[in-house]
Amino acid sequence: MTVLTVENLSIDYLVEPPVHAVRDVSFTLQRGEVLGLAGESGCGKSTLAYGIVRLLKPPAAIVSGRAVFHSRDGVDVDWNELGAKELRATRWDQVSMVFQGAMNSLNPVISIRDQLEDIYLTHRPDLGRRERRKRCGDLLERVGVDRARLGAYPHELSGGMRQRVMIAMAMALEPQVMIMDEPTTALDVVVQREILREITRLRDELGFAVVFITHDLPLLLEISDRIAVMREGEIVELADALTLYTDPQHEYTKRLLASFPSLTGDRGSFVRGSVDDRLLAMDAVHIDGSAS
Ligand SMILES: Nc1ncnc2c1ncn2[C@@H]1O[C@H](COP(=O)(O)OP(=O)(O)OP(=O)(O)O)[C@@H](O)[C@H]1O
Repeated sequence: MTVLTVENLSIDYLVEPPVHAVRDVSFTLQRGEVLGLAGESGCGKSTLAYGIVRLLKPPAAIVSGRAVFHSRDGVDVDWNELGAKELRATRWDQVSMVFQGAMNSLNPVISIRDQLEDIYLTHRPDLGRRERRKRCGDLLERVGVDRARLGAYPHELSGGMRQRVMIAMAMALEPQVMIMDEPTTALDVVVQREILREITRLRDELGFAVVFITHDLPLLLEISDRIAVMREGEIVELADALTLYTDPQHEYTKRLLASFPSLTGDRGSFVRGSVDDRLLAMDAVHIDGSAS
């Protein structure tokens, strides 16, 4: 049940000298899976994410390879072959993105309701006004924000709430894949935790797949089904989270794991800090492998 196939994707920045930011990257994403993409700053994670959804701007250029989206009804869509108009029309229906600091891209002079409604007006023009408004409220509640805040303007919401609104927007069209590039990095740890919990809950409820990008490997170990480790533009290791943690194969993965001292304590201390005992317990079971 593959939803996305990335095949031999290479992306350069055509500057002098050229930067080979993504080198021959291949992986598949399964329906409903959380795939973590880890690696240090500058290894090419964001370039890869933008490349997948064809949002790269010059001097970046895809020099080879492709990303193919497999729709539920069995149609394969190679995004490289779509024109700009087709791409705009289908992109957010199939795959949506949440970026670090996305919360700052809300329009400050437009209410949350109008910004959410705008998505439906553009992509679901046949929806009646009442249904549209209902969906906006439902959407907000899904990400843990009271629908009473629909009339608020961005500056009236906290950073965490604004980032939740961005996640709500990314979910509005019920995409099958969400690409999240450091979606919680700008937030404090408690809010970060709450949002991550929300994302995994929504994933369970709605069944979308997630590519979750961060340099924070412990966080990925906590939320991912599989993890790809990226280094200097290449994926050097891809394994399920438990295997990657207990039996890393690549020297770089080993070094990356060793650079997080809290990971080397007793089983269970695997999850940094502790915010939610229930989550800790679940993760301990998960890492133990005793849950299905
Ligand atoms: N506009 C650009 N022109 C030239 N080189 C660029 C440009 N943008 C990024 N790069 C280079 O491409 C490489 C990959 O950058 P990218 O931002 O994708 O990495 P990253 O892993 O997402 O880093 P971070 O976690 O810091 O965002 C880096 O070497 C970076 O310097």
